Amino acid sequence: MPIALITGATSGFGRATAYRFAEAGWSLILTGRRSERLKALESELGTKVDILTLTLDVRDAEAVKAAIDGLDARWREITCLVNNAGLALALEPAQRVDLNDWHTMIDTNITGLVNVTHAALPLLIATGKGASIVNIGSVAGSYPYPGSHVYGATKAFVQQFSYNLRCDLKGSGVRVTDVAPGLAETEFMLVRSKGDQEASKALYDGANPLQAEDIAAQVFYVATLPEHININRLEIMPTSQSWSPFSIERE
Ligand SMILES: NC(=O)C1=CN([C@@H]2O[C@H](COP(=O)(O)OP(=O)(O)OC[C@H]3O[C@@H](n4cnc5c(N)ncnc54)[C@H](OP(=O)(O)O)[C@@H]3O)[C@@H](O)[C@H]2O)C=CC1
Ligand SMILES: O=CCS(=O)(=O)O
Repeated sequence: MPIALITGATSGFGRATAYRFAEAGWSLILTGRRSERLKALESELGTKVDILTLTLDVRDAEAVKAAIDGLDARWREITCLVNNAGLALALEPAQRVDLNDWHTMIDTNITGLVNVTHAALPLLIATGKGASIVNIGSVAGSYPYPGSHVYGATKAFVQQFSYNLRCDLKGSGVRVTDVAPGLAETEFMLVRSKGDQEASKALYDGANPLQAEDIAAQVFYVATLPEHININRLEIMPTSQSWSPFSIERE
């Protein structure tokens, strides 16, 4: 069975993606920082498919490299890397944000994604045709909105890094896709608001947002297309979400 390596599998898109791939019988390497959640996933899915869990902070380049380099032969033929671990922090305008929040987003969404990609690339290239990297970007990487500041900028990086990887991987058979969701109901807003359940509820209430399973289905679709097809970018919004007019400050 093919193997998928999914970062941030303990919640939201990553968790739903683990379920989607397991449904199709894939073997799974699941990572996240919360080991108790990884253990729970292992017992939920381990009866159906082979699971390897790695408790890992993607920001720690050495730990990421050691974990991936240390995979034994059974787990090295990775067919799909889903670079999903990430977060937004802060809802305030740029001028009021704690600098640590900006650093955490950059360290996770950019450095973390780059750490995992760098460590896994040799394995994906060895797998060759049919292999894929699915990077979870965001509509925030393409469209500005107040309070998006560094978060949106990290996701713009994800988009451009995905495109640039495609250039270098030409001829390797490894595909790269930037999957860019819009409003989706996960723990995302709970993390962004630093645990404010009310803020999280208020964002999703009545909006009919995307669900984690909607994105998992798209990730699975992208990764299981015939090997000659590469979707460069897939942008997905709930029907309820669209754009606002330009904002003009008048004298
Ligand atoms: N929900 C949304 O509206 C959208 C989300 N996205 C993106 O989707 C991705 C998944 O988010 P979503 O499922 O919504 O949010 P969740 O908060 O539900 O899940 C985030 C996942 O990322 C993991 N994670 C965060 N930081 C780290 C870290 N330093 N090292 C390892 N794992 C980490 C978390 O695991 P743990 O805490 O156990 O480490 C968790 O499993 C993110 O990249 C996010 O930016 C994109 C567009 C829309
Ligand atoms: O990445 C998350 C989607 S949004 O909240 O920025 O629209």
